[in-house]
Amino acid sequence: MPEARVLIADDQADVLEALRLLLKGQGFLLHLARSPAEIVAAVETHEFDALLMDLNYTRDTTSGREGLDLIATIAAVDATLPILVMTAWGSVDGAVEAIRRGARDYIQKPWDNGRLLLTLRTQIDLARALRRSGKLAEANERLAAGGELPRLVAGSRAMESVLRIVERVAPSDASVLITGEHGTGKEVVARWLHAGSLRASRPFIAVNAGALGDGVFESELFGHVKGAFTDARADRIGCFELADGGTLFLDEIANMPAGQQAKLLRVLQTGELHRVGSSKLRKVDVRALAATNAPLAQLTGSGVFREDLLYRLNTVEIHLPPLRERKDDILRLAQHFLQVRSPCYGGKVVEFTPEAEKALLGHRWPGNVRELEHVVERALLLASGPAIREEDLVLRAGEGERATAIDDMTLDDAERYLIVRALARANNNVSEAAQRLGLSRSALYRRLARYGLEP
Ligand SMILES: Nc1ncnc2c1ncn2[C@@H]1O[C@H](COP(=O)(O)OP(=O)(O)OP(=O)(O)O)[C@@H](O)[C@H]1O
Repeated sequence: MPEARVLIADDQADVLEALRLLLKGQGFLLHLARSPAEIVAAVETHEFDALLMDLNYTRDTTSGREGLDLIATIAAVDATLPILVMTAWGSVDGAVEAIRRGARDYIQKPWDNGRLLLTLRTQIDLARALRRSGKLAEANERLAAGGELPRLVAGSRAMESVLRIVERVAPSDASVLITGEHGTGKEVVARWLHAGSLRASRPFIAVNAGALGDGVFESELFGHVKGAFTDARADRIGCFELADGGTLFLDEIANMPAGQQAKLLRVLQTGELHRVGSSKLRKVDVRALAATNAPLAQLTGSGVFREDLLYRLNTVEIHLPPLRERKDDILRLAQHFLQVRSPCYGGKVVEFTPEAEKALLGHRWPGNVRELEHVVERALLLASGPAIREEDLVLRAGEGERATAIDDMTLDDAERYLIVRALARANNNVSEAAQRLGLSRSALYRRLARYGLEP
């Protein structure tokens, strides 16, 4: 492998020197930059295999804003240059934002030498391969421009590992099974996997594979030719062909009946399909991503889901934790939805009251991020001042939502939920709530303590 040219940038001389010493003996040709202007000048005049840069350049601030803005400038000069950002330990927000804007990975300071070298080498190898195939430019343009890529707000520890896996596996062609409860962001992650892949400039096609009746399954996925059946008045291209060269996202796969599973497996194995009513064999090149909110391992055990199909789909598995297990993200997400949606309601609502924030943090979120999104939207509609109040959130779910909520709950969740409800209906009178629940007062107190609740 030819020597890799690496541009390292930091305005702190000691950091730069430490990096220089570390990388010097490792087969890298180094070029140093001490300011944003020097970075841009270097990128404009030299070709590098990677840029390792600090995010903060104004001594007094730690927002990383200047570094963040720099990413777009660099991408405009050389969209194929892999950018690795260095962030202060714990400021994952900045790293997430940097990645959203097109950085390929991040390193936290103080860094671990081995890990830094590994990350750097991986990105250099990857970028070389990608540059050869000439596709990174397109992928990066999409990432930098944001395109249709939805925001992925993720600052909690629980999501940190998710982001890492997404970054690692996105550029590969591995099939990925994304698991998690409804509304946890499985489709968002699928879109990020696609956007970070060599296929980014090609289509991303999503299909709810678990909701197709036998009558339409084949036609939807594989297409049909005119006259194949009564309603087939014209040729139709199926999802597989639409996604050719790109990514096919198969949602809700656990709901597919056995016959459909067999047909899907065959096409995934061979990369070949027939449109319904045609004998012509067509080849497709599709990366499959699949999602489910059901425990597939159990379903294969009971024979409901084919093990060989699961094996095809889950080369890598990404599990999205429910929102209640990433409480750190609740306010971030709420703020994000507020910012995005407030302009549609006149833009006057800009924040949450402290009580509203407390209520958001205390809610169980059985509908996860989607539920939070809906709650914020509804609150925007109800809010009368510049801040969303607790009562605008209407967190006591309506009948329909309550039914699905119960369906998604564990026994503990349900018990906690019923206790909270009983207390609310009894105006926080413990004796009355206990009576409603068929418990003694002391039994109710024990449960309150167990769930960390206060009457
Ligand atoms: N981390 C996130 N940051 C910002 N928005 C998010 C995030 N996760 C989910 N969302 C938003 O929440 C909504 C639900 O997400 P998505 O459709 O990806 O969930 P899902 O797990 O695929 O749901 P289902 O299982 O019901 O299909 C979408 O509007 C999505 O944009």
